[in-house]
Amino acid sequence: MATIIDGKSLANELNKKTKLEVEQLKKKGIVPGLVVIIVGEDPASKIYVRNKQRKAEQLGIYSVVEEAPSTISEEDLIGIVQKYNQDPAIHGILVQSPLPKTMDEPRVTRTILPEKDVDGFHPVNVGRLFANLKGDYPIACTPRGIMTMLKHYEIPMEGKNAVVVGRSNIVGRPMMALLNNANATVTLTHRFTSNLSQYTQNADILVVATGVRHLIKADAVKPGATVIDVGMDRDENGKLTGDVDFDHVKDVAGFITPVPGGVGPMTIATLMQQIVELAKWSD
Ligand SMILES: Nc1nc(=O)c2c([nH]1)NC[C@@H]1CN(c3ccc(C(=O)N[C@@H](CCC(=O)O)C(=O)O)cc3)C=[N+]21
Ligand SMILES: [Mg+2]
Repeated sequence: MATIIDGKSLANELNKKTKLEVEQLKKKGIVPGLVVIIVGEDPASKIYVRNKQRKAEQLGIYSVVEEAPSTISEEDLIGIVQKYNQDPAIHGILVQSPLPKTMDEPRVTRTILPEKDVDGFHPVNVGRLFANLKGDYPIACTPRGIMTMLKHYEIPMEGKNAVVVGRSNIVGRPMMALLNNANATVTLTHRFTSNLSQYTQNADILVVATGVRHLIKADAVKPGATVIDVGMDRDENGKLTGDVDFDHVKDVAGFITPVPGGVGPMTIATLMQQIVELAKWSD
């Protein structure tokens, strides 16, 4: 039976550190500030945004939510981003994804100043990550949170086979870069990969971010592997579940993240960590 990676408790630990960092910054007259911009009325997105705002406030971070109607033009949305680019009280700008399909989301992302890009999605920050640059820049929160979990549980990465399933810009691709920078041998698989299990069965570290419920079954996992489930899927009863068949994979894996209580809380905690870092770096 695998060790369950407790994302929730690790997130609580990280949040405590962040809260202390906020107190230190406040002594220097800096209040870290976050704006979350949400377009439209998607109820799930609204819940996430409210959760982020609540967490920010708990940690003493100044937080603004900017709600725009789904009818807003791309130009007007870019105008909102530019307003916060200029606002010295705001250190991090997050535009909640997904945007309405009519919008050019990469263009909106490019409008955010790289030094206020709390998601790490701006091509300048993506480029820094892929070039393995040292120094201070934001990194996509979900993959960075996963690295924090791997390090906390002392999962070896150097020379290990890491397989990432899913090649999104928000999870799979930055995850590939981070694992590669940590000296793992990384394979990035995706929907066109033929015979996926031949890759996953060789993974010492398996990160799954596809949005396909229970895509990964026990027979696709190497005994003792570390399995990280980024999925947030709904079962037939509307209950949150992952891309990994947890109940069976836990008997094969060495370490495994649950859903909920795994990657999700670490993503939010990493977001908070990164707002404080952006505020510090702006000083
Ligand atoms: N610009 C942008 N940045 C994001 O970081 C971003 C985004 N857009 N759009 C949506 C996704 C989704 N996301 C989640 C983070 C934490 C949980 C989370 O805390 N999940 C809990 C459970 C939540 C529940 O019960 O529904 C858990 O896994 O335990 C969920 C989802 C951030 N996102
Ligand atoms: Mg989770």
